[in-house]
Amino acid sequence: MGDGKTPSAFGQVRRGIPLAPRSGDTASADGQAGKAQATNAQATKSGKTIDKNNGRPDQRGAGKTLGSKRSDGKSPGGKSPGSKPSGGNRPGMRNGQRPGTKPAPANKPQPRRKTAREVALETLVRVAESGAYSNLQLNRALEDAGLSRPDAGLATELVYGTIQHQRLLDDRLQALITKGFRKLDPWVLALLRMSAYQLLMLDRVPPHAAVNEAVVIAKRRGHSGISGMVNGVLRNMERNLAELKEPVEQANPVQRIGITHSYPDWLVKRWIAAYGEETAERICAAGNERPHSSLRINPLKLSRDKAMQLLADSGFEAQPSALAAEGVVVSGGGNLAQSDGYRDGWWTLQDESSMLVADVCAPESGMKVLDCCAAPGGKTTHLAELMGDRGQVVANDVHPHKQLLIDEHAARLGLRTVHTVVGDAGTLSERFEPDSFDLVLLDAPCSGFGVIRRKPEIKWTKSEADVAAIADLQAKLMDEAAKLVRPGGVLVYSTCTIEQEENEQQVLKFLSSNESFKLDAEWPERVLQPLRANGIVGESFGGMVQLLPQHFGSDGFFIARLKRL
Ligand SMILES: C[S@@+](CC[C@H](N)C(=O)[O-])C[C@H]1O[C@@H](n2cnc3c(N)ncnc32)[C@H](O)[C@@H]1O
Repeated sequence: MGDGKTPSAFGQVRRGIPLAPRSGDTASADGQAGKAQATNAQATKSGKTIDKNNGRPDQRGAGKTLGSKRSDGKSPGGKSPGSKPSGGNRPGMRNGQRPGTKPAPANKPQPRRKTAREVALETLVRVAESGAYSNLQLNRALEDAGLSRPDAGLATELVYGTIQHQRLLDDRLQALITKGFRKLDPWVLALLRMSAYQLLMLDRVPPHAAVNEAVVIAKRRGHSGISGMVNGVLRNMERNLAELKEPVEQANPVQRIGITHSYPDWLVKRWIAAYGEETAERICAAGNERPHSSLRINPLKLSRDKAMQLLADSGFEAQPSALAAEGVVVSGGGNLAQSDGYRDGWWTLQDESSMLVADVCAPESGMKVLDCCAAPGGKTTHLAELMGDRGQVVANDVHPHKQLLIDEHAARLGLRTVHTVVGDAGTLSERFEPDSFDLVLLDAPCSGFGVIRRKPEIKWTKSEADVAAIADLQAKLMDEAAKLVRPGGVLVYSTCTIEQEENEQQVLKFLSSNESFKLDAEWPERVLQPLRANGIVGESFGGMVQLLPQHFGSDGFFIARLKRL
């Protein structure tokens, strides 16, 4: 299979765990050291470690206690830096009692705590069945399950990795399941995908742990036929790992890229047409990377240097953003959303590309600014900060329930010039005086393909028709937003997608029917400098930029600045 030259998605050890703290990287091989021992005892006793296809016992598992050897070389129950003790009770607490809870009556059996893999599986099934966003669904599931930090890290890794690599995993599974793959129950399919992800792509999970845990889950959830099938397929995969990990062999570039990096053909085809084969493949690979954590400093409260010092003192690793002047890239240390600095309004969690939008707007103190699609308020608050909280920033969004998010955000940052309003941006000119704003930002609703690293499921839920429909809406909103820009004022249009129909083509179409606007290439030097240095804009810069996820490791974003003549 393959000539060795074709880029392969295999063998990439995922370095970290999105959402969960970095200390979660020390997750035990199976994520549940104590439970895995029980699991193994159960599995070997019931004979389920027998490879049904060959009819021979699994020698690797025999006589060993699964999960007794951790991928980090520590013994189970060993404490990783920054993690809470995984075992042992505090004084006065019963076995299994969680801090802050009443001891259970001695005779009442405690409900079994879910394992990391069970939490991941339930999340995957919910995302597939309800179309819910994986990040929201996972956060909820993690809160409910009360997993340890390492186990929360493993569950997070499994959810994101399985959705990100779904097409490749299906391709490999279908080589082993010749009939009925598409008719599998959603939970069985999700379990097989999640286990295949561990076998094929997670070097730190021993294959026998991945297989045995899957069989235990299948037994708990289904009848013996299902657990037998899961056992058979996964042991077959385990035996043929070397061959199954070989690069995808496909003459057709759309399918080769699509299967290797797990994207639908229609999307790969569009990106090849827009960017060429090589760049399209880089986009696809970058979309499967773990996103950076970054925050935007509130310059009204502290300097970036001071913030980095405070972050370092609290155990975070903080680096200045290469892209955004107020940005800091952060790793380690814990949950930034629960940091004192966040609560006290010193910083806001925001992607670096997203920070560029307000920088391109370059608002001045005292200006009258309109943010047409403002929730949850990331760019609104950035604009107010850049204006020194002097002037007026009107933050409009169509969803009433999101108004509070913007208000809370502004209050947390100590901003008094943000005024929130609710309404359709398609009716702006009915609600505001035409020609009345110095600056109008339209951060438009979009297909979101620039943020695929954070919401991988959109690869599978969005369609080409969705792109066309959202492009139509954007065109209407842009026409409406333009009516409110005063002569000599500025209109900034941005999206977090990389679809040209929603970006460059959208702007060119707008300009062709709005002669009073022209592209404005006079961007602040601090924005242009890193873009130039990295070859993203050149001598002929015309006032629009398309950031791709591989450029700075930040979200894919499009920004255009237009001036009303
Ligand atoms: C890309 S998000 C905006 C993100 C925001 N600018 C920020 O930085 O936090 C697009 C927003 O547009 C809003 N939206 C969608 N359709 C809209 C419409 N017709 N009028 C106004 N807002 C709309 C959505 O509620 C969503 O919050």
